[in-house]
Amino acid sequence: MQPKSVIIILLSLISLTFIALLAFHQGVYKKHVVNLNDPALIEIVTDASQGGKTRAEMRIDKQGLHLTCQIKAQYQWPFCEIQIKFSARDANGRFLLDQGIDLSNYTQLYMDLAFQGEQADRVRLYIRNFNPLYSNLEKDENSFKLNEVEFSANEFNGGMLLPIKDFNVPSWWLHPRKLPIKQHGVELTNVPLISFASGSEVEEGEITLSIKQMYFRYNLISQQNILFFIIALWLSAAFITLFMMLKNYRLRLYASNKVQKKQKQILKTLKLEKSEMEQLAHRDPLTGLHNRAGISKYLIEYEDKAQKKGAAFSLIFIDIDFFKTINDQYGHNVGDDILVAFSLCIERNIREQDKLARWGGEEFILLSINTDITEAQYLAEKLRNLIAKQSFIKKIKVTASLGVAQMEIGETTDSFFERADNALYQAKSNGRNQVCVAIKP
Ligand SMILES: Nc1nc2c(ncn2[C@@H]2O[C@H](COP(=O)(O)OP(=O)(O)OP(=O)(O)O)[C@@H](O)[C@H]2O)c(=O)[nH]1
Repeated sequence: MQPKSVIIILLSLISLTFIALLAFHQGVYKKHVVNLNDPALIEIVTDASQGGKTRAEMRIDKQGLHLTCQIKAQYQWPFCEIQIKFSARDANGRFLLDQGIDLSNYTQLYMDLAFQGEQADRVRLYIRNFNPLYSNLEKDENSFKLNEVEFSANEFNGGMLLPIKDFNVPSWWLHPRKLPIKQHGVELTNVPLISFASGSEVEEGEITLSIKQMYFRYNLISQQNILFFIIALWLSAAFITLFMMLKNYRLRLYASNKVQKKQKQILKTLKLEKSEMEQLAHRDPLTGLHNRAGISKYLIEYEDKAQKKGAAFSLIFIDIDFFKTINDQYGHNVGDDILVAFSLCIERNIREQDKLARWGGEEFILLSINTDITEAQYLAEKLRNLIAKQSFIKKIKVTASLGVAQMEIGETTDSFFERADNALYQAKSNGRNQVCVAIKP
């Protein structure tokens, strides 16, 4: 992995963790804001509907919704109430009170309230819920479940959260309905309206309730999930980093193996080339025999054996007779072919330790270890005979002259070669197609 990518990944991880920690501390909320600005959604209800004399009016301004009530003790339980509708409306704009909104996920209610009046600031808040199990709007237009809470309004001055679990369903609502126990709890699955009402012990006089702001909210991501996210994030990062490192390592290993393999191949090719070069340098290209450089190692080896161990070491100079005539008569190519056939003829008739080399032109030398002068003379004669009997290409017959010498103890190579060469010269001078033995030094 590149250092630049590592820095980018680390910065992203740190940023994500920072955001997650902020969310952990502040929370990530979904809100449902209650619309307090639309008079069409708001309705006032007082005990006048029950024969009382309480009057109320509302006002909407930038500060919010204000309900002012003139409470009159005419009715046994005087009250005034402001309803805020949530439900859908039909084509004529009438509220469909059986089609409210689902607030069951919301856990808190934020309210910013103010209360004015010469009496206790008690207020009741009802969240009404429609459920066909207990609601029948045709029989009773108030057959909603009442989720109720009563509190001091000024406690919420400046804004405060109220947990939804603080609501309860009053027993006077539950009692006549005889609902099964599991339906006794607070229910916000289908809320068509909420309402603020004067407190249960309201007295005669003027009271004003101002609702400045109001919303329901719940935490979209729990703190537990955020912690899980942070741990999972760093664990995944560690896992991915380990995986990438391993992959990188394997790639590098693969690359180095490949380089090593290639190097081995190059080395092998070089070795092959070297041996080919050596071959070229030590072999005569026409006959494939050792050349002067190629035979030198055997010469050193055999000299050593002769001088230090007393082994018999003989040398035979072989020269084709009148080779110029063949070239002149048949052409250089035929001459070449005869040189090849001539060298093959000798090679096939000597022992492994006898080393044949092309000394130059139509001249050859044969190094023969463990061979004294008598044996060498015999060998030379045998070869001369074979050559003379053999027909080469185009039935051409050639003869050869041979000079033989055995290395003496303490003799130099130059002297040894000179003696053999002189013997060859002697053979040529004597009429060719013969073997001459060198004179002892
Ligand atoms: N075809 C061919 N001819 C070669 C090669 N090397 C040397 N020759 C020829 O061999 C001939 C040697 O001639 P000379 O040195 O006069 O010897 P010669 O004709 O064999 O006579 P003597 O050795 O005296 O019997 C020359 O014509 C060279 O050109 C070769 O590789 N191929």
